[in-house]
Amino acid sequence: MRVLVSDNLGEIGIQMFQEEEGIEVDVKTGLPPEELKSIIGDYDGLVIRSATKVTEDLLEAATRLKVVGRAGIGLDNVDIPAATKRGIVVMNTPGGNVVTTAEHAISLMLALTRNIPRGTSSLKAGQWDKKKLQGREIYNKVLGVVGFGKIGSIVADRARGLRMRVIVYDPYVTPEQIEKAGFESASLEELYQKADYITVHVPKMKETMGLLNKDAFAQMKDGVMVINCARGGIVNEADLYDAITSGKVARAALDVFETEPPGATPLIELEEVICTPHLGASTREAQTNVAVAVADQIIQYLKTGTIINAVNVPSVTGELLKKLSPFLTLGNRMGCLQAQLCNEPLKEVVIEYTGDFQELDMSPVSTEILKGLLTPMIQDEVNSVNAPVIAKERGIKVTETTNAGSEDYLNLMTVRIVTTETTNMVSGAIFGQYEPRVVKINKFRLEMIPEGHSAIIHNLDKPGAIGSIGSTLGNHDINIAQMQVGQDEDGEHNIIFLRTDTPIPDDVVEELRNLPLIKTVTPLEL
Ligand SMILES: NC(=O)c1ccc[n+]([C@@H]2O[C@H](COP(=O)([O-])OP(=O)(O)OC[C@H]3O[C@@H](n4cnc5c(N)ncnc54)[C@H](O)[C@@H]3O)[C@@H](O)[C@H]2O)c1
Ligand SMILES: O=C(O)CC[C@@H](O)C(=O)O
Repeated sequence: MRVLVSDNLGEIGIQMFQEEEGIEVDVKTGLPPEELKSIIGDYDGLVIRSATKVTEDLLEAATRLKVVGRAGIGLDNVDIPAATKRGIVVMNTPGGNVVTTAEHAISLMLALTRNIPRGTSSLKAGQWDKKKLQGREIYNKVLGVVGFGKIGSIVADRARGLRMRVIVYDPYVTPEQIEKAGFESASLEELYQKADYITVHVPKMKETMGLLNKDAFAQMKDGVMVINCARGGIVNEADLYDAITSGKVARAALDVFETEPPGATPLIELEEVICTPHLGASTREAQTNVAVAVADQIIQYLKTGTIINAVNVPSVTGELLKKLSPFLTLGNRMGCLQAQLCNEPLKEVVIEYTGDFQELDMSPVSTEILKGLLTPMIQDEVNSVNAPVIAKERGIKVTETTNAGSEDYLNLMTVRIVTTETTNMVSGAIFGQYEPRVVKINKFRLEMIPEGHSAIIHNLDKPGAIGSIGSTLGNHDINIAQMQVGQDEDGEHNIIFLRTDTPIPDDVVEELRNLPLIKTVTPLEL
């Protein structure tokens, strides 16, 4: 087995590969994409950090590749669907660098407050700018932490030690959990209004890109300081530039950028901005942790097939995987559907298998359901190994029952979720041998293929409703691939499920919502 290390990896990880019988390792860092493409076909394993871009083009040439291991967390440099399509396992090493990154956020906050970078450069330039560089205390100041996951919760804890008042916003963590950890839970608006410092620790995804933008800055306190140690783009750079030059935001500290490396941008040139070249995870300790973890995971996978911390495959034996495969797909889609239908903190998940399931261990399917449910909140982090652990850590109660005999289906899976606001139920079944279908959403029966760009619409059961939806989509050149109508028992309301060839843009969703007979429109990506 041959492993290529294409980015800088802690020496200990390289030694682990070298010492492993049956594994050969090559270290070739900083290769241009074409050169990497010309040699990738010789390797079974690839170890990366953030520099190597594992694109579809590269993967096409990776004919022997079985596993990509990221020494770190973020996988935004890996085309995961393309790897999955080729049966390549993608793994990361969550946890190894979280303390280090939290410490970097705290360091940046202190450096920003006490003008340390400016003090250093002015002194080195022969100046003694004591008055100009006066700072302030962080004692008793309010730190707003956006994202209370692994890093955000450590930042909050360290800031408490510095005697700051910490307020937290995380829509996927219940206020009780935040309060139990000893912090004040806040809405995003409250956090903007109260915080003297705002630090973001959310994953990079559609919902968090540009989270701190013009509108957000307008709601903040005058003189707020902003820290981004998460991912470039979560703080909109153009809007941040305007907010600093207008005096709204006093200063900002950035470790990550919309484009990396960013070059000399007007934002970076502002004296109110301090920055580091994506150094959040760069300590000896973190690099040792992630190097050991990635080497161990890749060796185990290549030598025994054991899968740890994979983000694109469940951890089951080959034989069981074959039997469960259609249910795994259905479970993942049902979880993903539930997460998009109820976008609130989860309290409970009840999974019921009814029918021909008695002989099977359905726990991998339950894990896939949880993975589908948690992925919209946590992204790269959730995998088939850690989804139940994450659910437990978040105080989500999960129960699984198996019952014989279903009236209407040979096999029926039902997922009921309880959030802080509501209860929602989705049932699904496998048609034929492999075809996943969602057959019930709460009281509405349907037969929906849970895949691709879709929408669920609730409407009044009156003439013209369906026509108005069709014309609106048609006017915007959006083709309907599948449409299903389910009626409730009193016959007054319908649920319409739509699958479209292209995503329905936000403005068209809004137009649909404004149609006279339409009650709600929920766009979905399944
Ligand atoms: N600078 C670096 O070198 C470095 C190193 C490691 C991680 N990171 C980045 O740090 C970030 C946090 O990592 P982590 O390990 O703590 O992740 P995590 O998954 O443990 O936590 C993310 C948290 O964000 C919350 N969240 C999701 N959407 C949200 C939203 N719209 N508003 C508020 N909260 C939301 C989730 O509920 C979760 O609790 C990620 O972007 C990661 O890529 C950067
Ligand atoms: O590898 C690095 O230095 C950055 C890692 C960090 O951004 C991560 O996502 O783990």
